[in-house]
Amino acid sequence: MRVTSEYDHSYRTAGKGEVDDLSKLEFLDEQALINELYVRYKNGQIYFKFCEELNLSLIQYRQKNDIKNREIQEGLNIKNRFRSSSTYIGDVLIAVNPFKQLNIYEKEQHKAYSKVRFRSLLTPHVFWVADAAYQRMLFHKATQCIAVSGESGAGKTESTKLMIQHIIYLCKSDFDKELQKKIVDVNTLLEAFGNAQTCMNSNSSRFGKFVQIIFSDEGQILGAKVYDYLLEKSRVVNHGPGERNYHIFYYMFSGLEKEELDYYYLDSLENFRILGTSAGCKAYLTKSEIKYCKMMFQAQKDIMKRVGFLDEDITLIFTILAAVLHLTNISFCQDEETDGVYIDDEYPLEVVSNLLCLDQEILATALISSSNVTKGEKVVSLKNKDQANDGRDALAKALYERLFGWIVHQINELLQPNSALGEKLDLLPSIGILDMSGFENFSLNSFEQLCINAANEHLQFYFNEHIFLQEEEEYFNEGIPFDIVDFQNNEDLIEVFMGPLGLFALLDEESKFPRASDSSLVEKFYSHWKNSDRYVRSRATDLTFGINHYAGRVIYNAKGFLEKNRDNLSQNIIECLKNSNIEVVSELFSVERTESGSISRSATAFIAKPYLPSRPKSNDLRRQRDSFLQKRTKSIKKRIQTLKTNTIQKDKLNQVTVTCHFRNSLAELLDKMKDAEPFFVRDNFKILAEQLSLETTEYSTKIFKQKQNL
Ligand SMILES: Nc1ncnc2c1ncn2[C@@H]1O[C@H](COP(=O)(O)OP(=O)(O)OP(=O)(O)O)[C@@H](O)[C@H]1O
Repeated sequence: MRVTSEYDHSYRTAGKGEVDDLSKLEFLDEQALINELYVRYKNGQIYFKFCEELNLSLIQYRQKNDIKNREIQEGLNIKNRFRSSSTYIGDVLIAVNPFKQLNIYEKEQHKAYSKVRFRSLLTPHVFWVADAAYQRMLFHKATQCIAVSGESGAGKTESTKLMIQHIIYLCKSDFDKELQKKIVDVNTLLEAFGNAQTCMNSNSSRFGKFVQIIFSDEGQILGAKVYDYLLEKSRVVNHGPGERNYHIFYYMFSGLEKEELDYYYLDSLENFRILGTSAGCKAYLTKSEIKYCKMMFQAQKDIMKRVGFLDEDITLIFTILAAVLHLTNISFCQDEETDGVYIDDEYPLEVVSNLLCLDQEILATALISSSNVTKGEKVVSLKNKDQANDGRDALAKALYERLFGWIVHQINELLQPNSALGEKLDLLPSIGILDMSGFENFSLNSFEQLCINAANEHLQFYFNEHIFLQEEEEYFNEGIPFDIVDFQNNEDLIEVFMGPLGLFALLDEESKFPRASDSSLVEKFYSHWKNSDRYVRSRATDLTFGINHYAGRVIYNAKGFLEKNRDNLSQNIIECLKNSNIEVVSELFSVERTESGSISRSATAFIAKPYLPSRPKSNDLRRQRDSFLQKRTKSIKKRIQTLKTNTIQKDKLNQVTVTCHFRNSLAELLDKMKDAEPFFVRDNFKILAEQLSLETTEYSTKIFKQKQNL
């Protein structure tokens, strides 16, 4: 189904609001559908019947295929039972975000959706998907996977949590109530560290998660494992206007007591670059936000304790978060004498060194210079201001990303099934639920959106493969006559992104050239993909380009692509962190990461228990502030004055890129899903009546775009 922006609202002849069932429309095209909806809205019928609107897709899909008409009726029968915000298309559940609490997730529904034998007797519901996966898992003793997809803000995370709750209900076991509660709780904890406010969703997941619940053959929960993917680490240092950094920072400022704030050298939120107005944030939280964040802070602490984190673990987490805040406050000044930079105000540097137990001089040197070993000789090069800023931000991102990985790792240690099961563990049945960051199209789309949207293309392809291609293959193999279903095959887009000459390969290649620029990258994209219908050359600036995604056209701005991809964490910074006197911090920078860049799944175990040596009190440090200001910088300047500036940083260009980790982690995820029996949940925005009344085509087009993508 397609709606173009050229839709003519004056054309109101096909749908006149005269049919009770949209399938009875004489002409079933977009204009007729919009007219019909418009008339219904005018008649005050639309709000409680918004599911019918979604069923338009269902009808059209089924009309094309004319396979199981009973299922169409199933979808349309909703109004007589629980008022629901979902429907089915074949085996796909379409859930509509109601944006308000509906009482359809109560005990009554948990009970009703247990061991469902005839789906048609009940209203479509996410609980049905959980129940079907659980029943099938018990019956087949095989791994099940529920892929939840949809645009950002469509309700994937909420659907995921509801399904986990229902699966736990279905176990009906007092076997390990504590464990069951922990599995529910860790979602809230991960949201605090991995979710943030964006323009599309105030609680947007900035990472993908695959939660695998592991069962005994009898269906009792034995444990769980969380796989984290593609945390948007760039958000730690930079984010769009009107957006925010990760929730946990705001929770900390609202929830920590005065003396605790002092312990982490924290004062006011506005004083930190990555949270203040300069980062495009509101500089303060409203009273109700403070109240909410305070409550959430306490909730996180309670969950961490319940899940099994030690007090020392919790202190370490806040210590690293505080270090990230102070680190990003370090600024650099151009030094005319050396062509390098010096640190403007050493207070944040001193604080970071104290918090992470680092040698301050070594840290300062690592921040303003980079060192390589060439032919057995150590070559130190001074960084210019941009390089120093990038290096500092790269460290802040690495600290946050590795902390996040460590938290996931700890969660997995605490939720893992009894290790006495040994090798049998891998053979146990499980249900995995995938909740990836949804498709994004902002006013400004950067490298992060390119990665998220490419991942969504893969999920869409996985969906197409199972729903259409495999079904066709089955019909073919069994000799059942069928018409080829016309669906939007996005296989070519997979090639555009991931092929040997795909955008990510080109980006990686360009990242290896020291003289390459974002502009030369876009030229490269163009020269390889100019003949593809999927690639759009934008004339706005030389840094923009467009991709015709399955979900619509997105215009990307390549500014910063190369830098973001190179992930400029120089070797001397890594060495400095490895020498931290806090063993866990040292391990965070020593453990071998997997090919997908993951710390949580690293084969090298974290063995150290957090131990934090005592450190100077915040007031003492502030008192000293004036005396050490500039003092140490001068000594560092002196030391490096004799060194030659060498702007080409070899270690930077040889490093594994973000793209490389991204591709590997996507491959890892798809591999995991490949062997599972899949279910699909498609989340969608709610169709608001007011929005339907818009005379502009914008919102209608958006709704139909979603339906088109169903
Ligand atoms: N079933 C539901 N009932 C009530 N409110 C809901 C429901 N699903 C979603 N919402 C509301 O919509 C908001 C966005 O939902 P959610 O965070 O699940 O979206 P998402 O698809 O996971 O987005 P993203 O891709 O940005 O992470 C929620 O914070 C909540 O306010």
